[in-house]
Amino acid sequence: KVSIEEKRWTLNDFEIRKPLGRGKFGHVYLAREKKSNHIVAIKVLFKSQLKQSQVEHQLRREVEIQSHLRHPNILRLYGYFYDQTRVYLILEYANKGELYKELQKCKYFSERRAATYIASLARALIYLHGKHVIHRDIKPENLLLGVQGEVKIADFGWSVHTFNRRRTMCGTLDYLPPEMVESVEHDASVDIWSLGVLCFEFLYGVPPFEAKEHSDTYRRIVEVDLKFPPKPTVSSSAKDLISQMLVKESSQRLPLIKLLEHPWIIQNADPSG
Ligand SMILES: COc1ccc(C(=O)Nc2ccccc2)cc1NC(=O)CCSCc1cnc2[nH]ccc2c1
Repeated sequence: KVSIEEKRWTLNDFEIRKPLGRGKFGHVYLAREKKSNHIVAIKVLFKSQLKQSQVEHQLRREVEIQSHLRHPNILRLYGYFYDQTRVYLILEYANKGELYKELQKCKYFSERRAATYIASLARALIYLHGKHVIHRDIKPENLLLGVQGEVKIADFGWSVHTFNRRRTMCGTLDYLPPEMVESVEHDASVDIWSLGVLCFEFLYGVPPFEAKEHSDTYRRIVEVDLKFPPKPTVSSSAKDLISQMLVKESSQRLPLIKLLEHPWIIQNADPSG
């Protein structure tokens, strides 16, 4: 029995069901693999666009890396195929949808829900760092929810952003750590910073350094102008964790393995993720 990873796929192995994310992910469709009835997401990339953005090699490299990644909190890339004009990525389908929509609906998450997501993402990042993969864009827009409501890092490849430059330009700065805003070299600790920003946004419903103008956000980030709004539902233990992650000196940020032992995570995160 050939698994979904090895087979040489063609489009007529799949029944296209409906568009997903309304063009948010480019052209992504819900599809069913006809023989196994396996539900997947198929992302369609135009070769012309890949050529014009010079990302063909980046895509090949990324597909190579991602086809070996196996983690419950990382969206699977099962494989790819292509025809004359397009490349098709066969991706895992996360059937509880987009986390940012959930956050918009609830305004903010309970400490238990936030801690469960943060712990799962920390484990996924530890796994990725172990494979020398960093800077996963872990803002809410790039997180999906699996069948048990588990969070999945779903948007790989900064190249997806360079794909439509406009989005990179007006994309939010909110998640960038000081060293990236000041564009000095960065290492895996950028992900600790972004996870701290995410934890704040899960609990307060807004990112910590939000401001009207990009220049103000920029300044608030580099000065680490971290202020916790008065909110009784957020414990001092949560604020302690966030304060240990949003540290300007990247080497001083709380290591992800230490995050998993922090009292707020121990007391609030659901161990099953
Ligand atoms: C592992 O994931 C990815 C791997 C690679 C790429 C990619 O495009 N790489 C690239 C492109 C061009 C040049 C170089 C590299 C994108 C993704 N991921 C997404 O695009 C978001 C989920 S799309 C699927 C999906 C699933 N489950 C859902 N549930 C609701 C909506 C939804 C949407």
